Amino acid sequence: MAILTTVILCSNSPLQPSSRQLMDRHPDTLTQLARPHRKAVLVALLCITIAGGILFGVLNARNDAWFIAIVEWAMAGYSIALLQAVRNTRYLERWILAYILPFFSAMMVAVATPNASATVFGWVLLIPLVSHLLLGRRAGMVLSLFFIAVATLIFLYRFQGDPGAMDPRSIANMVVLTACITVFSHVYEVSRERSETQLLRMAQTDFLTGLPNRSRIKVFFEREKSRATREKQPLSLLIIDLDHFKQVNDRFGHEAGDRALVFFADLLQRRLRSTDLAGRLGGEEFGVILVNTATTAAAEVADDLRKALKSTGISHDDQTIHLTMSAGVAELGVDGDSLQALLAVADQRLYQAKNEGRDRIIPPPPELTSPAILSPG
Ligand SMILES: Nc1nc2c(ncn2[C@@H]2O[C@H](COP(=O)(O)OP(=O)(O)OP(=O)(O)O)[C@@H](O)[C@H]2O)c(=O)[nH]1
Repeated sequence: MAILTTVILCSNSPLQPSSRQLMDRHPDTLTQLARPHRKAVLVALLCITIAGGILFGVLNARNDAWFIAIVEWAMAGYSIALLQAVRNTRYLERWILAYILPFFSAMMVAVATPNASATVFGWVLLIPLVSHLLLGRRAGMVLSLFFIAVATLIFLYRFQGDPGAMDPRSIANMVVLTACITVFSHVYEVSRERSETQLLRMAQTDFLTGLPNRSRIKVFFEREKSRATREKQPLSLLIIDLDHFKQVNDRFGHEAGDRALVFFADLLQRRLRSTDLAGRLGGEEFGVILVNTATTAAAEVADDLRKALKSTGISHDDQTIHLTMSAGVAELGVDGDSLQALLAVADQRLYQAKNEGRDRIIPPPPELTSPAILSPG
């Protein structure tokens, strides 16, 4: 049972794919999205277990099946306590296991009881459904297969000499029914998870440019900040703003402005490393997180982007749009420890770049880091 619990808890723990994959399918975020729905299912199951435990306990007590009656009343009492615990918990997954493992174990005790009727095995059909709804597709499948295997062994042991119960048609009915419910529960969970992943991706992506938006930048920053702190590596942030963008809209039209924004987004994606992240903060303002990069190198990356943008014209109808950009640079630990602090400092430097004539990059002042003020050229 301990090994099974470990498998279930591990299947909920974060995976280790590349940073871009992490943005697409952040496991913690998916678990959080599933939480309200899992909590509702758990509360419903607890209420059913309380009512069912009391009722079946009374029925079994009337038939002198005191052992099963006591197990059922105990499950009802335990479920009342769990119902209180899950109301405001931050550890829903633990309470789900605290319910599901004793609940399924009690079910195994019930089917193994010598004088219990064969119809009690019908309850085993609940296992794949409840496991998938409460634990998701992977852990749900592991738990389902384990308890279905145990129930099968109990059935074979109890009814090995009973020709009625061992009739191939009865066995085939049970096997097909159990397989159907297991497969349907699994397919339902897989498609639910896919829809949530897609919704999550849409909610974290800028509609026009396809770049990550602020919310995805924040998730990426928190993850990379933990990594940078752990591995003692630098991390820098750029805020880039296109210069005089209003004039682009005014002169060439809003559609051309949109095309220019998409062009710049493509330029960012082409020129940055796959481990870095470029996102759109809003309007004509972009944020870039450069991993394992200190200020001086970050200012050089920004200046390469500045030169690349300046040297490329964007064709629109018969005309060419020329763009320049200004940027402010900030470094984790040097300018602040939170995304909010780094954005504020980088924004001040961007403002300085605009005031000093635009088309330039402003890194932190030399007393904070090595000198690297990069101006037009
Ligand atoms: N086409 C287009 N324009 C946008 C979009 N978002 C913001 N803008 C425009 O970007 C312009 C930003 O103008 P300002 O904030 O005055 O800045 P600016 O003209 O770039 O001047 P500086 O930043 O001071 O160099 C506004 O005209 C906005 O309408 C968008 O999604 N598409």
